[in-house]
Amino acid sequence: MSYRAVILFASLLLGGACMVIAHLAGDLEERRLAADLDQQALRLKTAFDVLQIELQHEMVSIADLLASDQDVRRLLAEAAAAVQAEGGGRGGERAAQVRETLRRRIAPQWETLHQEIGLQQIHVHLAPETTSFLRMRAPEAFGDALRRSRQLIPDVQRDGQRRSGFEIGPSYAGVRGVVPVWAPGSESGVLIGSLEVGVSFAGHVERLSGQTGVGYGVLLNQEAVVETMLETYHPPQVTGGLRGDYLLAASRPELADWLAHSRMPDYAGTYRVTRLDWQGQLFQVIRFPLRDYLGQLDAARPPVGSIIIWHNVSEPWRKLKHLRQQINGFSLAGYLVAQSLLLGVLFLLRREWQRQLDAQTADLIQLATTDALTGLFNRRYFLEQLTQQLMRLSRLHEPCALLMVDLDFFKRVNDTYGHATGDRVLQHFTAVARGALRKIDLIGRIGGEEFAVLLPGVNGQGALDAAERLRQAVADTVLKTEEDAIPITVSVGMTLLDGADRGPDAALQRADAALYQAKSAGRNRVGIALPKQPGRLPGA
Ligand SMILES: Nc1nc2c(ncn2[C@@H]2O[C@H](COP(=O)(O)OP(=O)(O)OP(=O)(O)O)[C@@H](O)[C@H]2O)c(=O)[nH]1
Repeated sequence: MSYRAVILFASLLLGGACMVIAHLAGDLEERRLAADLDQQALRLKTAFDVLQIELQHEMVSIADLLASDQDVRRLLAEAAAAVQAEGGGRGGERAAQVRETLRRRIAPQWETLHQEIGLQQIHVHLAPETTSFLRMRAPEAFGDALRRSRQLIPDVQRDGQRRSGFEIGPSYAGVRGVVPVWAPGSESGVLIGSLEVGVSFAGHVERLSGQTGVGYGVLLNQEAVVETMLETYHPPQVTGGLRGDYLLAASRPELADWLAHSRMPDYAGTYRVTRLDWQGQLFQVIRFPLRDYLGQLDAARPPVGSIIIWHNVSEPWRKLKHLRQQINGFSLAGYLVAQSLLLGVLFLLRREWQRQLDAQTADLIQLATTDALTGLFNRRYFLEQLTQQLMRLSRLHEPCALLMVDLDFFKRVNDTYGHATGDRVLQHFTAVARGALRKIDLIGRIGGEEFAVLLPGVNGQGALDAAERLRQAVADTVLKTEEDAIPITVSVGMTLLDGADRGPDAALQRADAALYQAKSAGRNRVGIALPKQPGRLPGA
């Protein structure tokens, strides 16, 4: 894989990792907020449930207070007797007189409770037929049997136990408390009727809304309303269709707007928490079923309506959005820092790899071009250089001399002192030759004890001088070993490169011939073999 591909891959990996981390962190925050809001939703629902229980208790207490009044009990006993004497049902004249007396007797309490706590009704019924005897809210409506529509009343009249719950009645839907009314002097003995007080949710959801700062509303199902309530008393219908809703109470105006604009989230009759975008604000909407008295006794009965609680959650969601942006910003900054570090590390690694590669290449070149014993160029490399020099000569006419150098009687050295000393002699010669020649001169070991030297830019006498200088330098030194001081001499064959030379062999042969001359002439001397061309004489 190329370096660029590695960087691209690593960057993509890093970028991907940063994006995933940012996404996960944002999701985690969102889940946290959603969990907080769910908890809050449950607390708000509980507050409503507690309100309903409190109202139920309150209604039973008020009903108890009224039903324990001796006048009320006496009048109801009279009413029961009158109605019975006058044929039951609505009763007659006597019953009407008792009704009026009873109404006047209860009127002060009714006025006060109606105004102070929003009491909707005080309702007195006769046993055992559950006949309505007096409705304080509508004194003109009486005589109807309540057994069918109002289950609380027959239940209380059946066993004399106090009961409470939400019920939809002909004239209002509310939380009611029903208590038995016993005949005077027959405590828990003869039950003559029952007394009910009830209150609507309206004022109470407003009170609760004021305490908690959230909106509360109560919706009634169309079926439940149409089946039980007199049309005059229907609450406003806010949605159409067969299963339309009637708005019984709402502490804030938004609910009616949402219903009117069909913006309410889907609701399948169970506890549900949803969010609703409305006029640039985000609301959390909690909705759960409203069960009436019978529904509380029997969970299989359909709810009669639903409770809606809502509150504005724009601020926490705005904060979450802001937090997500911050997380993305941090993640981008982290990515850039990590990317820079990665690039830096990769750059350093690459530099180190390159350095090692260069060193290995240099080692390989060294191995391929030099002789291990002397460190001089080997035969192959020297011949390459000689070939190039010939080309340069033919192109640029740059002169060049070639020396062939051979150690004299080297076999004798080997034979006398051993091969290792022979090796040292070869190294010794190398050092002396390097000292005697110029830096640009190229020395190669082309055979066992045979060396060649290229002298670029040198012609005629210069070459001869260099050869002589080399020969003399070798002759002037001895190799000191533990056993002896070994004198060394060399014979040198000198030639000049010639533009007419086809390859290195011709020059080498001339140099060899010159060397042979030197050997033949007694060694430790320089032989010369010039190209056979005019103007190529030594010193020319
Ligand atoms: N120690 C050592 N000896 C080598 C090496 N390469 C070649 N030789 C020896 O060099 C000697 C060359 O001997 P000859 O060719 O007879 O030449 P000479 O003895 O120098 O005689 P002349 O060249 O005629 O003066 C042989 O004994 C080789 O074994 C080497 O790398 N190390």
